[in-house]
Amino acid sequence: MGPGRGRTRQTEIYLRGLGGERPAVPVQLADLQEAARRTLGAAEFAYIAGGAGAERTLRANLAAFERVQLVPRMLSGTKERDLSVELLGQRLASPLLLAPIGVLESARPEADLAVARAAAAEQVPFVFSSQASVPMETCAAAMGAAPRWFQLYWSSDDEVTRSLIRRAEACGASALVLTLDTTLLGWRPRDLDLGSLPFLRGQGLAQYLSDPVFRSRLGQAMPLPSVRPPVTPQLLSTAAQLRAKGKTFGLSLKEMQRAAARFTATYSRPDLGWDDLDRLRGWTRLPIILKGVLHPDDAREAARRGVDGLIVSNHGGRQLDGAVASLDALPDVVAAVPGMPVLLDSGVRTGSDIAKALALGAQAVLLGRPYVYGLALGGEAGVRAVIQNLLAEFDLTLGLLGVGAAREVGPQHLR
Ligand SMILES: Cc1cc2nc3c(=O)[nH]c(=O)nc-3n(C[C@H](O)[C@H](O)[C@H](O)COP(=O)(O)O)c2cc1C
Ligand SMILES: O=C(O)C(=O)c1ccccc1
Repeated sequence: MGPGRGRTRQTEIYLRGLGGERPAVPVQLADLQEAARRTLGAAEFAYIAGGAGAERTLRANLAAFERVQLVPRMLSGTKERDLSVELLGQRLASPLLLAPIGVLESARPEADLAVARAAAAEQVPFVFSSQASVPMETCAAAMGAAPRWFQLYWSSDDEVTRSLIRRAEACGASALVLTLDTTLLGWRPRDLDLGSLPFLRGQGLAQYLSDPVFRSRLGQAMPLPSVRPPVTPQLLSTAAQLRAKGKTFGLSLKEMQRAAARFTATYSRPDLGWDDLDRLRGWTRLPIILKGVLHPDDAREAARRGVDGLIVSNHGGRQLDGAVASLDALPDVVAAVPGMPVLLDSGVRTGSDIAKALALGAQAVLLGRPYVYGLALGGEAGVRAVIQNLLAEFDLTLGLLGVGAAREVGPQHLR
């Protein structure tokens, strides 16, 4: 892809600035996060920004990127950069995807729908979360032919799991991401101290509330908020207003807590094992990607089981506190599964971070919290601005490294 074609260049952003135009969202990461903090309620910000335990892994993810050092090459004679990469037989416009993020209504009522539109406009694949606030069908319909994947939490009810997979296929998802690190929800002190877990208040349930199998098998026992599909942004903002008044879809606190306990017992299966993967293989022809792999032996087992790809991730430091930083875990995982696509998330914040992950063997990266801050600040336009800034910086990084294409970044660019 040549300069300026379908993507924002760093020069364009500078030129806007020289014309006196301020960026739609802060370019500096700390300012982006701080602006989002001021916009959001305390509980919402805590949930999005927070990590597990003492947040050691949350910090380690960032520290790992601080330590890796790039070594640029001079006089490479390259002029144009090709950001595209090949992944699972598909061509991605750049080695960037939007990570699955649950409960996006905690950032803004349009939630997943605004992110879907931004992702489509910027040609960045969006991984729909199982814990989304807008049903996948609504997001898919807003994306045209733009690429989307589906992230699965394996429900304790296999029929619910299979129904979600069928819907993802029907929605045009081109891969299934099975998240392995959240079969139990992490210990989240910020949420605990605020007495607030957004999803326990009935948020982030749109995939389930819109699922016929979930409703018929588990709906009665739950008791479910009385939301009928399609869950529209309007409906969500009504729900937000209700919650602000201390009512949750007309349910009392006790009823809501019972529903929440039931939900946590349902959304995932803590006893998921390797043999379950063989069954999953039989349920879908979509490529299966495991998210949350950090140990090379798990990577090797995944390869033996016919898995198509891995995402090296610690869930953005939200699950096992003390877990190894994703970037530190990456090289051993890559070495363990030659030829298998390995992606990375957790701590990607800048264009040069993308280059570091590629240099250490990742095929692509997923962006987490920064796009949620963009969503909080500016809805669809805010998400687009975050993506544009990141990709413009990545493009510039390639130029300064002296490479003409994203796929050429390798260990030769590391100290
Ligand atoms: C608020 C929030 C909600 C998340 N929800 C999900 C989810 O529903 N499914 C999932 O697989 N990962 C989820 N994640 C993890 C992200 O997919 C990703 O691994 C993580 O955000 C990457 O770290 P980063 O935020 O430091 O970039 C969530 C992360 C955040 C911050
Ligand atoms: O908060 C999270 O990180 C997450 O993945 C999740 C898990 C279950 C319900 C909602 C979000």
